[in-house]
Amino acid sequence: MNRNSNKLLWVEQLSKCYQNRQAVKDISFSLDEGDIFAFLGPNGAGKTTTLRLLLDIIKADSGIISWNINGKNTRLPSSQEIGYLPEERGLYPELPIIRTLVYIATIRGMDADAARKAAMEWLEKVGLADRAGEKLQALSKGNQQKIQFIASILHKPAFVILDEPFSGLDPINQEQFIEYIKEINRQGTTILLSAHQMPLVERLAKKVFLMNRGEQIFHGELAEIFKTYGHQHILNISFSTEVPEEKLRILTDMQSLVFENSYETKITLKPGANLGQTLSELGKFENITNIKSHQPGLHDIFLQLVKEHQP
Ligand SMILES: Nc1ncnc2c1ncn2[C@@H]1O[C@H](COP(=O)(O)OP(=O)(O)OP(=O)(O)O)[C@@H](O)[C@H]1O
Repeated sequence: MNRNSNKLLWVEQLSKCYQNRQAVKDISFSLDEGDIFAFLGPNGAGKTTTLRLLLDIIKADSGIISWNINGKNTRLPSSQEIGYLPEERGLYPELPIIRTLVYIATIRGMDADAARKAAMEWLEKVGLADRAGEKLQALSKGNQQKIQFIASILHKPAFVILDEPFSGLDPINQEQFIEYIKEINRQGTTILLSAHQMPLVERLAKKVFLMNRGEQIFHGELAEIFKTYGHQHILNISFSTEVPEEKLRILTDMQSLVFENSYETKITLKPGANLGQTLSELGKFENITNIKSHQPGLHDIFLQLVKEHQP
């Protein structure tokens, strides 16, 4: 891997086995300063394990993790330099919100007055300034998550790890979180996040790392993944009566077919397929009630790649 000066983190051939389960197998990736980098993978893929390895919460069996924060090579960044939103949320439920935020920021090197000011600005931004004196446990789950997010970034770390930042949030709060993440990135924080919500990741990340069963499936620019896998047409077809799968096999350019239910099917065409010819072949089916054609989003590409990498 080319270790040029913009690289903030390099990971080479990282592996971790729990008892007899290989949670992470030989993965390599790197982040540049300023990146928004997303870890994607189904449940159990090894995302959280990888994030914990990076933070030295658990030890790798093998591999290299190397950081270069603010021009300084280090094996592990200090708590001032890094922020972490863990998958299992948990601050101090009994303490007033503002006290918790100020306390956490000061142990990460911030002056108490500056921490209080920055905390109030963030609380204002997320619409919780009037609740600053309340106990954390008095807030809803989504609002508690906002506080935990603020706690992870208040000290303006150079690098932040957000494990599942969107989980448990309603669509409005998810949108707001996208804006918060973009904002801290604009202010200079490099971001590594793990998530399941592909449409959100598509709007946020510049680079993605796809993993499944501990293994690397794709690592690179989001634009590259669309260039490589995003050209195929996907047809969602509805029928008024049941159609046996064999009948649809007459479609010359069909690559794969998934029945969503007895009356609806999703057909992925081969790269470079002739859409007109496929539609004309579909003309033989008199029971079609609707056809929608679209090109794959990250969600579709992800499902396809995971399927291709099944053992
Ligand atoms: N402490 C542990 N002891 C034993 N096995 C573990 C432990 N933590 C994780 N695993 C296993 O390692 C694999 C990877 O888990 P991990 O939590 O890293 O996945 P993930 O991609 O973060 O999943 P999710 O999206 O569900 O959070 C899983 O098979 C999991 O059961």
